[in-house]
Amino acid sequence: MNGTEDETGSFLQDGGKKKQLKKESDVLQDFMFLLPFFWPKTKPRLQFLYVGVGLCLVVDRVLNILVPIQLGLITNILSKERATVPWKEIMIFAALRFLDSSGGISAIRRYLWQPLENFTYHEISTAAFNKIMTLSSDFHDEKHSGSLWQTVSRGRSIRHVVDSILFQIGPMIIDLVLAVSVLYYLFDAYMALITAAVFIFYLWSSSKILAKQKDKQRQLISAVEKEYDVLCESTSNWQTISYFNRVDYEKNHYSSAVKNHMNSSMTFTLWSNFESVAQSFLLIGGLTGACFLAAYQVSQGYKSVGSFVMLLSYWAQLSGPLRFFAHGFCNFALDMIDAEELIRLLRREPTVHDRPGAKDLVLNQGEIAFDNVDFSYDGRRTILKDVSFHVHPGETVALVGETGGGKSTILKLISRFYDPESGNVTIDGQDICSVTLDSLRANIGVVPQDPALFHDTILNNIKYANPLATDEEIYDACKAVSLHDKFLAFPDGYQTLVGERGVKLSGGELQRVAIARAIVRDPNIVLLDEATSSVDSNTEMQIQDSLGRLTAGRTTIIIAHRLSTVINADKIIVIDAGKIVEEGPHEDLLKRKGYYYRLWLHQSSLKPSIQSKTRGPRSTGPFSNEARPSGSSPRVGNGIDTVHQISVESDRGSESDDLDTDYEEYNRETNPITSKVFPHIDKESSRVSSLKPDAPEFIPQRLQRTEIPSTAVYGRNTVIKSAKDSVGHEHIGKENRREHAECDHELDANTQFSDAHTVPKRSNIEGTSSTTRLRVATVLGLQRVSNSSK
Ligand SMILES: Nc1ncnc2c1ncn2[C@@H]1O[C@H](COP(=O)(O)OP(=O)(O)OP(=O)(O)O)[C@@H](O)[C@H]1O
Repeated sequence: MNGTEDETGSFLQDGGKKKQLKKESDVLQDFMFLLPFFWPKTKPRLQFLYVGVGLCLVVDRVLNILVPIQLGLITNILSKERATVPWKEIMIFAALRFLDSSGGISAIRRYLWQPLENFTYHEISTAAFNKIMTLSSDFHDEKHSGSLWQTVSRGRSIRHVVDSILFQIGPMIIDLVLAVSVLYYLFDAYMALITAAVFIFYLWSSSKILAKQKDKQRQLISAVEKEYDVLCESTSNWQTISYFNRVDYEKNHYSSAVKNHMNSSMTFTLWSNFESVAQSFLLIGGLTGACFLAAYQVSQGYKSVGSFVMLLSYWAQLSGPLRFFAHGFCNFALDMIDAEELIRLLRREPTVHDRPGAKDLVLNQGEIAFDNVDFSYDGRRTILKDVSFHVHPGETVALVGETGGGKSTILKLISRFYDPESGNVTIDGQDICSVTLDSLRANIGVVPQDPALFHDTILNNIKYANPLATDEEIYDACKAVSLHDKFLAFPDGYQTLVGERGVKLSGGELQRVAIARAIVRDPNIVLLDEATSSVDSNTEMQIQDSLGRLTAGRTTIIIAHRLSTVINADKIIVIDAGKIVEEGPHEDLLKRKGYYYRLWLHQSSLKPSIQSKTRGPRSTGPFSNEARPSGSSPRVGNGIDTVHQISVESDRGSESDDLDTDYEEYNRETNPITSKVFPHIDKESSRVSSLKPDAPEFIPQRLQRTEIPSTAVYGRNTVIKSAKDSVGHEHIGKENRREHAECDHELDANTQFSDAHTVPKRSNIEGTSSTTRLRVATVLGLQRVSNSSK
């Protein structure tokens, strides 16, 4: 190196060398990291097998020398002037050849090796799986399933690493040293030199080609992963693809991924072939040189013909393994590349784990507290800011607020899917970060926003929550969520396979299965994340009792967008952009006229009662004594009663006047354009169910035509004595419009409390009735449905 001329070049070269060295040391480190997967530390029987394999390898090496020597012997005997048939030598040659063949010592070695390979496969597969299972949410949020499966399956090829070292690289090094020595002994130093030179040059060229191949292998791996990702993404999102009519796009997408894979594969194969050509060329060149030398010595009478034959045989014997040797190196390097991702995965540590000295959670009463909790998923965007609140034992607390505000994140922190960046989450005074994850999660039952099931039977899916649950308990849980009869009506009943992630069940059924799971689990703390958002109003009413039973006496946190479903919560916490902006009971929050009040107004604005200028008699919730399913608990939903919204709205009395006025103002502020330009559209379009404010109202025509029972009790202080339905209309919109004009007279303003339990717990509003036509229509519809379902 011309250091003075080319300082930069020197520096770069040195840098390059360092990089190269670092890479090699990385490979070594990786290999050392993987060693425990190969060595059966606690299994002496398997260790003994390693010894057996080692012995086979030694015998193999010896045979590699003996076979050509024996052939040389036979040739020498035959080349004598009065040659006899060398029976004995031939028999020995045949025996040696047999032992040296794939059916001889190799077969014994393979037999001994198989359990060792299985051991490694088992160790690596389970280590990878266990690691994936123990890694935290941050990993699972980021992971690409297709690539991950590929990583694990490719990484398993690491078991061939030892195979390469033990059966290709190691033996061949011994073979080469022996070959040079034997040839030196049988011929001379020149022959030994030629052989050594060929071998060294062969290995050097292989390593050069291999370096190129590594890059190609990485490209190939990434192309295969890409193909897999597209395959997994497209097949698992088939429905979305179909909805958006993007099947052709996906076909092309996949096709180009496959083409890319094939191109990378071609390039890789090209380099492999180039390696083979170069190596064959070298070997044949070396053999030719050795042959000339040997032939010369034989012709000069220095060596016997047998020596020449032995040389040919020896070269033939060596060239095969020599190729394998190069391949062994190549395979080793490529296997290590394959294993790079797996090693990264295995080295990754979960961000949420049991801390040293973590104790089991001791659950006394189930008090949950957040103290100044800050949280960010990625360290860049703060999701929760200084969140502090207390949930007293047995209380039901509702988290409400704008979507994306951080409500579900709070539940994730309680289940310790993530740890807070600062602040503490405690349960019964114990910081959940210092208790064991198992004991924490064993006490928590979650009904997630988007429940997913295993591709298994309904029964097994519910049993998954509690493997000790009896079939009877599962049936009871399903009865509680109004699914039992439905499941029995399925051709395969509870043995019905639910499809991948439960795709064969409807959204509402899925949610109810999730609730059934929670019931079967019987947890001490219940977290409900929009647990009934996909359930229709009627079913929701039916399962409120079950939710009530699930949450009764247990600390419960419930997330809801429909405020009407949580007005009876002990406390409502309003979250906006990661901060708690208000908290307190429903009425208190309404009185404050703050964020919650506006939210309530907004949702109420979606209800026709507020738009109605003509007020009818007051109505309360549709659960009457008659309408309530038998055996239902009077206070439903542990104070969370979907149907109370009707009661509250209707019971608001004079307050609703304020709300109406406020709504008008609010609507003008929030929707200035629609409220000015399309006042009628604005009001019409916001006509939706009072039970599901976020869903358009739908009152089946047949229900509108049906006679309403003369005395139907809908709530504590409302009795609808006679409610003849209006004439059926062609369209729901039309029906809704007409209801304004038709329903008022059908309601009797003389109301009475028939069921104290359906009154909102904190409703302090008494007195005059105020019921709107559409709400009544809804109530009538619900009543009809529940009557008909009885
Ligand atoms: N795994 C994640 N990684 C990064 N950001 C996330 C992750 N999960 C949620 N977020 C972000 O955190 C914010 C709060 O999400 P979160 O699910 O807690 O909101 P939410 O109030 O429950 O919303 P919604 O009512 O729509 O369910 C959102 O802006 C969301 O984009």
